[in-house]
Amino acid sequence: MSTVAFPTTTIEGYPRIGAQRELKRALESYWSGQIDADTFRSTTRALRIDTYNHLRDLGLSEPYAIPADVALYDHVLETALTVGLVAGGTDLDEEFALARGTATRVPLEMTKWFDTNYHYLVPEVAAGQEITPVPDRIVRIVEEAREAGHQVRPYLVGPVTLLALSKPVEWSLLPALVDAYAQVFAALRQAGVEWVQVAEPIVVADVDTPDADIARYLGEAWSTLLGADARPNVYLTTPYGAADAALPVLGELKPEALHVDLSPWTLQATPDYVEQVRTHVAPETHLVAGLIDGRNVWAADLAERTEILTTLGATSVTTSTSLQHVPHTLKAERNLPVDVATWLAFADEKIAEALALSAGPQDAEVAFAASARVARTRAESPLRHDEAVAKRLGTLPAGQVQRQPLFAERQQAQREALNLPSLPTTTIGSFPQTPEIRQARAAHRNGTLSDAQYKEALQQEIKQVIELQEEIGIDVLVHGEAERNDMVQYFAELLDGFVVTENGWVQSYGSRCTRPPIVYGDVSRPAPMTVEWATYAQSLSNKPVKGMLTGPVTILAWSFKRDDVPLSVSADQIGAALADEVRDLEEAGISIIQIDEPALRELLPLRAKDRPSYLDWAVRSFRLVAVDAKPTTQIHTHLCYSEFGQIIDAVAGLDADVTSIEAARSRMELLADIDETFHSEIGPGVWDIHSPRVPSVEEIVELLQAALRHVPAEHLWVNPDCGLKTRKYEEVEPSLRNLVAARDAVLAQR
Ligand code: MET
Ligand SMILES: [Zn+2]
Repeated sequence: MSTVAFPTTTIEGYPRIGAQRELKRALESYWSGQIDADTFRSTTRALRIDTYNHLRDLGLSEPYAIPADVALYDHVLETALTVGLVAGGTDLDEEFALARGTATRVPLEMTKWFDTNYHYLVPEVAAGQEITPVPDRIVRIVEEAREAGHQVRPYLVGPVTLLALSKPVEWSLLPALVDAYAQVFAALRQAGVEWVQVAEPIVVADVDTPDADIARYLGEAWSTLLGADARPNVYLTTPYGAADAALPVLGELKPEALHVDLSPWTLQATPDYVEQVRTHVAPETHLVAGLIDGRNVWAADLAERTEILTTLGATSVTTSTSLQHVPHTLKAERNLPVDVATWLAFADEKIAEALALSAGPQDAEVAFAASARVARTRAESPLRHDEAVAKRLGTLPAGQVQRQPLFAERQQAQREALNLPSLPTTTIGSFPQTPEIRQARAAHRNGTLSDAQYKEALQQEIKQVIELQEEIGIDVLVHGEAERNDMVQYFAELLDGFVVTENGWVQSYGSRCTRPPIVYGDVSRPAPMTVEWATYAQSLSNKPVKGMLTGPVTILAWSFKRDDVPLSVSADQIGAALADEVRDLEEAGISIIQIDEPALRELLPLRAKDRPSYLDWAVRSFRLVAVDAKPTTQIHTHLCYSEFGQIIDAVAGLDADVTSIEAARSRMELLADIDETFHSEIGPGVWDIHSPRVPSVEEIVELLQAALRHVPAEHLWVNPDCGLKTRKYEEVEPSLRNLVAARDAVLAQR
């Protein structure tokens, strides 16, 4: 092992997508054949080197201060390929085939990374499988950095976390996997690497494997790995929460350096965590204090953070998590309201905060003074409070709310009012966002397209989408959501209490990015948000057109949240605002309203003890939206992006009339969790829209037959997994035709 000290200031990871979304563009150009593999490789190499240079210029200049968390698509897939848990070698196309599928292959499943809005690819494993590491994947990253003058710290997801996140969870693979990590470590050492960063965030979450077993696997894996001579120093990290039960184990293992997440968020959930860390981390282990919040955008209170640093006696400062969850820099924002802007810190500003914290109040006097000023002005600002909102919320009943009449009676009323065929077909809301729509939006934004012209362009689009659905024979239509840049941002722009950024892109998965809005104060709805588009679409058809809303939990989950009130307060406020929209849609003659909650699972606390109270307020905020809806108004909800088995009772508790839910990638697995308590009608997705593959009629028929083994035909809907906005019409048209044909085939067999 080496003697190079751990840097005094570092970060856990930096946004990989590029300040100008260079990675997104490179990936999409490569996938569409506009650039070849060599150009793709040189472009992405240049992005990595530019990022290292940028980070050094920001002040991360010590050796190993810069983490090389540089996966092209996903860091879990990257580690799985490197250690050989997933076979793929160094082949670019194989990597992308695993991530996205091909005409003949289904991609790996994708799901949420801890309680963030980032999605990782789930390694598919099998007992007794081969595990052949490919150390070259990581060694070449280190070497290319070195050639450019940087000693970067390579990054891997740890073996226990990797297996716990794989499918199925196959602990018998652990010894072979640990051996593979040992080989990768040896290769890094051979390449002259002094520090490697290995993340074991599984210790902050309660998973199916009991805590005691996780602790045992950690002990086994890491005593072997740390026992080897030929390895770099190990920096073991525990982002996304408090390690709780695993902390004593990690402490005893004595890695050379240990990271703990000390974000305000984590310390709120586990107030004695600082004390736990003091007790369990051995003096031989270099403690690295994750004091700068890696996943929210509020500027740190440096004085308050310094107290924790001093209490711990730690000498290295880092972020609580990778900065991949926040935008690059505030410098790219010109339109944020000035007050709110001063309260914020994005990735680059957080690096400055970490450096100031390391330097201390004497050496970083100016930064500490500025931080104190921000803390005071924000605390005193009237912008955060809205008396009218407080009053309205005060009139709502406490506890759970219940729509009347109950489902059975509503179902009857809706059957009579809507008169839909058996196994009704529908889509989830969005249709392809074509280059024309994007151009129109851009032109409208920069003023070259007038409001009237923009409206005209959108109406044109809606008309085409309605005509296409009529022609294909879909039963419940959608307007296509052409007016929405994003299902959360669109609402955030129209609600008070939010600000939106111009350039605050954050990677969601692969090349997909979102621009999360920021909730900074009390939320209310100054005017209707969706009524105009829904009524226009409905005027074009005799079939029902669904009104489309994003639910309160999802709006909150995909935004940066307030840290000055409980999440439940913002959720109630958004729920009340959306209830006004439901009333306006009903008044405009819309009979079906969908309230999307794809993120219900995402905010689920990582610790089981915190879950019931979360689910209570989350379900309440959804119910607030629909509580006064007419019995004949059919309320749909939609969930996707993860497995809902664990929270299926809460999904049932939403009390929607129809629930559409992602199911195609996992081949209808979730239906096993559905029992009589799940009373709503249900549309398990039969087309995986994350992949460009067109599903065949036979394949959809098979999925529908599988669904019918769990769901009575009178309750089953036929729909894709999610909206179609990322797909192309070439894929959408044949897929929807196949979907309708499959439904017809299933009906004909009955
Ligand atoms: N209505 C939305 C859409 O169709 C739902 C998306 S869920 C991520 O795009
Ligand atoms: Zn969805």
